Amino acid sequence: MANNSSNGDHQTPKKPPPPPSPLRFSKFFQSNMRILVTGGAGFIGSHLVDKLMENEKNEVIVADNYFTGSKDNLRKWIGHPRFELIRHDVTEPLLVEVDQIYHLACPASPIFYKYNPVKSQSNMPAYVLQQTIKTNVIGTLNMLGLAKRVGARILLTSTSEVYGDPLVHPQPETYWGNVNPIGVRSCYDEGKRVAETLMFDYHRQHGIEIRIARIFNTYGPRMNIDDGRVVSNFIAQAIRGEPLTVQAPGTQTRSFCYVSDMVNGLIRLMEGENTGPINIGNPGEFTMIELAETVKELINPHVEIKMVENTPDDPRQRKPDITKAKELLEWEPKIKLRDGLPLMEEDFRQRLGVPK
Ligand SMILES: NC(=O)c1ccc[n+]([C@@H]2O[C@H](COP(=O)([O-])OP(=O)(O)OC[C@H]3O[C@@H](n4cnc5c(N)ncnc54)[C@H](O)[C@@H]3O)[C@@H](O)[C@H]2O)c1
Ligand SMILES: O=c1ccn([C@@H]2O[C@H](COP(=O)(O)OP(=O)(O)O[C@H]3OC[C@@H](O)[C@H](O)[C@H]3O)[C@@H](O)[C@H]2O)c(=O)[nH]1
Repeated sequence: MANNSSNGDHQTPKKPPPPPSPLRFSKFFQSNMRILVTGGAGFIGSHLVDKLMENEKNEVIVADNYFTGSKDNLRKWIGHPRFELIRHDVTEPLLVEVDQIYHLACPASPIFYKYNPVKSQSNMPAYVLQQTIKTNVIGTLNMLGLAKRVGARILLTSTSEVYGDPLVHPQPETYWGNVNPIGVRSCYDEGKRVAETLMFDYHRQHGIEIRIARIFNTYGPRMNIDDGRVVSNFIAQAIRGEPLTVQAPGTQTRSFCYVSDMVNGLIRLMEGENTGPINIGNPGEFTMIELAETVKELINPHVEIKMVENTPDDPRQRKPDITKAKELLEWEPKIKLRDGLPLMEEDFRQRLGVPK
């Protein structure tokens, strides 16, 4: 319930949650759980849809503007009677009747989220006029408005980037972060921080049932091949026989979670009684040089590792403290990096047309 929050007294809501939609009690009501997944055509979203669709009691609606996602990721569900796909930008209001909302819509790769931080003045087609801050702020407001209107529970996929360039290591949820508010990454990390604020304000003021996941770097099949994120870059480079581009100094660390573990964690959080924020990630921590060496060893021992220039404000270290996820969700990741990379390699080889 909304008042069973995990983060202290200040989160106690003023009001009970709004009543569920009257449609649920209409003669047409079916016992199914109707679930909206925003950003469901993307990498994590499409794996989440696969898992939700396994349960025959679930009806899934995906709303996506296809900025970084693709219908191809959902092709096996298109035409299924329990599945609907809507081309929709979450910066516009959405009127649907649902019981749960997984709100993922937001470009996640730094090259995409820095592409159009506010609003492009160019005459590019609408789908590339990406608006990272608007997606995070107005998009989250719209989805909270929807949750309020229909009495749905809403889960936000926040990010480890809310910790910025962290001075506490590993990062527990109680750490408030070290974020540059005026840097090139701010549209994303400050955007997500505001989205978290909105979630808690709606929870306190309107009694909305909220869940916040702070996701740490996640990898797996279906990542965009030219996504720019480190794991997809290294795997594509190794398969193409190109040098692996380690951005200097290469000693910066990340902790990588395989996507099926992530999806299980998100569903646990949605179904459980804790608002979060809860870190969901794999605590196995690697420097970028170690990651490049592992990819080289597993995928192509002949490729070179090349040091290239980094981008501003790159966090120097990141590793989740997942004590809360273990205790409150009884969740922890199962797939080690060395086991997950080959699963991703298979998918990338198929899409690149380069057999082993
Ligand atoms: N993958 C990670 O490592 C990671 C880490 C932390 C947080 N997250 C969060 O998880 C979520 C999913 O990330 P992902 O890796 O699957 O990214 P992704 O880019 O593959 O997916 C994002 C999806 O959202 C859609 N989208 C973007 N803006 C939209 C808008 N305004 N309206 C409707 N749809 C829109 C895109 O088209 C895409 O399908 C994001 O919210 C991201 O911030 C991801
Ligand atoms: O080719 C590359 C790409 C990236 N890198 C390095 O790899 C590290 C990770 O970079 P990524 O772009 O994959 O991802 P980041 O950790 O910077 O950001 C990610 O964090 C969590 C999520 O919210 C997002 O998915 C994304 O913003 C950085 O230190 C970067 O400098 C390389 O060494 N080589």
